[in-house]
Amino acid sequence: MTEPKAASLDDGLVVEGLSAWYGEARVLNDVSLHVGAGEVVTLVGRNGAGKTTLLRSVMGLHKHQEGAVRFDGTDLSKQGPHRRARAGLGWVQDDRGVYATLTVEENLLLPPVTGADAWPLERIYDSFGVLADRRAAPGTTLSGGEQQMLAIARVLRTGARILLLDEPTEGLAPVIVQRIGEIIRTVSADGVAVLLVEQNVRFASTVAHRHYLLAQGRVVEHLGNTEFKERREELLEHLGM
Ligand SMILES: Nc1ncnc2c1ncn2[C@@H]1O[C@H](COP(=O)(O)OP(=O)(O)OP(=O)(O)O)[C@@H](O)[C@H]1O
Repeated sequence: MTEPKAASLDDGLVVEGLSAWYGEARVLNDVSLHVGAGEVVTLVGRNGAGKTTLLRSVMGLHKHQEGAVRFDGTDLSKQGPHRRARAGLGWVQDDRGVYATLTVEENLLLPPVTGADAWPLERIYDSFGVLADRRAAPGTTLSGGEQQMLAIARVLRTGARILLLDEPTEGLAPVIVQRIGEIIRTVSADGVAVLLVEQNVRFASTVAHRHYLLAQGRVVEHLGNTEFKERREELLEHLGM
């Protein structure tokens, strides 16, 4: 995987002291992290560790939160999801959010283009051959892998500068997982950042530059990919995965 060029701390996504609650229950506790332009960074942890809540909080979808979220130097902490999307954050939710009654192309064209680096449809279809073949097919007829491709492609078409991916490989066949890995590497080589929630530790180590381990709503380890790979067995055991 290509190493992104060294970035200043104001480049990309900066999260500082983020906490989040469901009612009285605090599920994120003082989380800080950084994802530079073109970097692929994972959030790894057991079920219930707070990974999805962290992505939702970064996107502004989780209301009950405090702390700071900045992107390319712009403070988004008080902004809602639409403003955050316009600032370059691209949310790919875990249920993929594909509209069943719309065709592939209608799904792709639905969200507004917000960034200068938006992928035109031709580029989407060049990179995602399966979507080109199925452009007129309704969302209901897509396989899980095709839905995941569509969800990622739709966010790239908006011109997002960081993809927030929630378990993109879950339940998918190895050949599709491999394709998603290739897409992540292409996107990253293009300078787009990726923050990836991933339970598949093996896959995570093939695409990511760095990893944050989350346990009970806290960052308990921050590892480069070399150390992550060296400690994979120990981490799998520790994570109960
Ligand atoms: N809607 C909700 N209401 C109350 N508590 C919730 C809600 N959603 C999540 N939680 C709790 O918040 C904590 C963090 O959940 P979250 O889904 O962020 O974890 P996760 O690491 O993404 O796990 P998973 O992989 O199982 O989704 C868990 O203890 C979970 O039970």
